[in-house]
Amino acid sequence: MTSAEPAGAALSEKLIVALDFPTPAEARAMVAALGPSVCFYKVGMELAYGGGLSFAKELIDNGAQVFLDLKLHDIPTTVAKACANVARLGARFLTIHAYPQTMAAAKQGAAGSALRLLGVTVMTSYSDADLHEAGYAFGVEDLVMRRARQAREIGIDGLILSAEELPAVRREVGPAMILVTPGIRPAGSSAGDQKRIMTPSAAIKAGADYLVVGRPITSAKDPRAAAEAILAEIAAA
Ligand SMILES: O=C(O)c1cc(=O)[nH]c(=O)n1[C@@H]1O[C@H](COP(=O)(O)O)[C@@H](O)[C@H]1O
Repeated sequence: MTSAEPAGAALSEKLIVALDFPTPAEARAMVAALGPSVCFYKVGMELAYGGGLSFAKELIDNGAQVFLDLKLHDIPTTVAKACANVARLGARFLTIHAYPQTMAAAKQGAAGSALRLLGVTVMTSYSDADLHEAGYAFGVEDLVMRRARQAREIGIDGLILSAEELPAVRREVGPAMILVTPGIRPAGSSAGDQKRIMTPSAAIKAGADYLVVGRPITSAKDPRAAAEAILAEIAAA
């Protein structure tokens, strides 16, 4: 592990809002609408491919925490050099796919920087049947556990997984790894394309260090109220 996160993130930092927008202008408007209660943002592929890397730098310069969700996966040289370049931006987290070659290369590329690497185990939109269809011999639980073990052995900082796998993975990897869960749905909200979902409160109780939430906040009539309700749920849990 390059270094541990402080034990237990500050409560407000446990909520990472996914800025899944096509342009920085729309993402900037959402940040303004959310106000000061949200301090951690995820810039993913949609925004990154529309000018989001400069926008991520703008967020960082304004004092926000930024998670760059680029889900890197390529030959080792390319992954290592991409990670070294991303590390210079000053983001806190970067996702890579949790394949052993990719994780080892990413670790080498990010070495000596403050960037924390998160290995994506099995996407929260996947079920056992989806993995089978994609040619995997493992079901979700077995593949998540296998990748979690490999990430720990390689020394990756943390993992992206669904809240359903949290207790077993935490037992396997120990307390130091950063466990981040998307697929978060407040009670009554629609799952959309997510298949492995959990409420904010249940995910925190299951041991999540950070929750990634997009549409339940960004598509809400009042995004600030939606974010504050999730923060209250986190605090109560
Ligand atoms: O790496 C991620 O952040 C990620 C991994 C995963 O397994 N599932 C997943 O939903 N995500 C991301 O988390 C966010 C979830 O968004 P909502 O479903 O709108 O809450 C999206 O930005 C996804 O790209």
